[in-house]
Amino acid sequence: MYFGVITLFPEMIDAVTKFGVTRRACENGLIKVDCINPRDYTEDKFGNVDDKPYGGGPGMLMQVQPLRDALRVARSQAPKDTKVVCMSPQGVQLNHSLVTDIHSWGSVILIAGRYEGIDERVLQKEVDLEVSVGDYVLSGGELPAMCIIDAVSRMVPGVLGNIQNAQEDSFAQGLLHFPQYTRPEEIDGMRVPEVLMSGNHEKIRNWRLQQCLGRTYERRPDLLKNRVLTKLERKLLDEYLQEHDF
Ligand SMILES: NC(=O)c1ccc(N[C@@H]2CC[C@@H](O)C2)nc1
Repeated sequence: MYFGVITLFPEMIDAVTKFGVTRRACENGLIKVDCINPRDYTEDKFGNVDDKPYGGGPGMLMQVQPLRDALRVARSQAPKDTKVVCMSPQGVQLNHSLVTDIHSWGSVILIAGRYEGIDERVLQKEVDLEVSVGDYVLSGGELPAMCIIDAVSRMVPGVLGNIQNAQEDSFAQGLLHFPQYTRPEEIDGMRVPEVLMSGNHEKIRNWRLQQCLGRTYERRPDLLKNRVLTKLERKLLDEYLQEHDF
């Protein structure tokens, strides 16, 4: 998977290329992350990439020319016809389905803006999709871009210990994840649920599915709205709701 990142702060992207499973994925050649800095493509001798907004208003905007030329370089380094995504609060909400789509593209160029935003003509002419990681404003698009790099990289075969992790990821099943425990069996008066130490894999699988369903019902009922429950799932959820006095 190829990621091109247009950013004024390429060092920030070290957070995904120099740590954890994504670092190993870079070292193994499973993913490639290129940073292109618009400041390297400014035409004025002061290296300005921003200017005041027409029509007035607070702050500065990123100008077209440095972004356009940085994108040109990014496209030349990326596979042919790589799509361009701009990180923005005005974008479609990132979710498991969109992460899966971006993974299926095989490559993506991510624009991480700064200041108050970027000139609309860049969006008009260069951007295929605006994507938001949530309804809040950040100082730059780098953190949202790294969310995409991390989430998409986890779908690349070989990046995670075993592919099952990615499939088991909560949203892969459309449900929230079950609670997880590790040693010791008891600490501070809190015990691990007995079923998890029973060695009965069928019971453990059912308990985990029940927890996924119950927690999703309690915390994210919207995720259950369009889900047709199997007979077993319906039974497990009803049991959970009774046990939890719903
Ligand atoms: N919710 C989000 O995904 C998001 C994305 C970008 C962002 N801020 C950048 C800085 C200037 C403009 O390019 C947009 N804030 C929030």
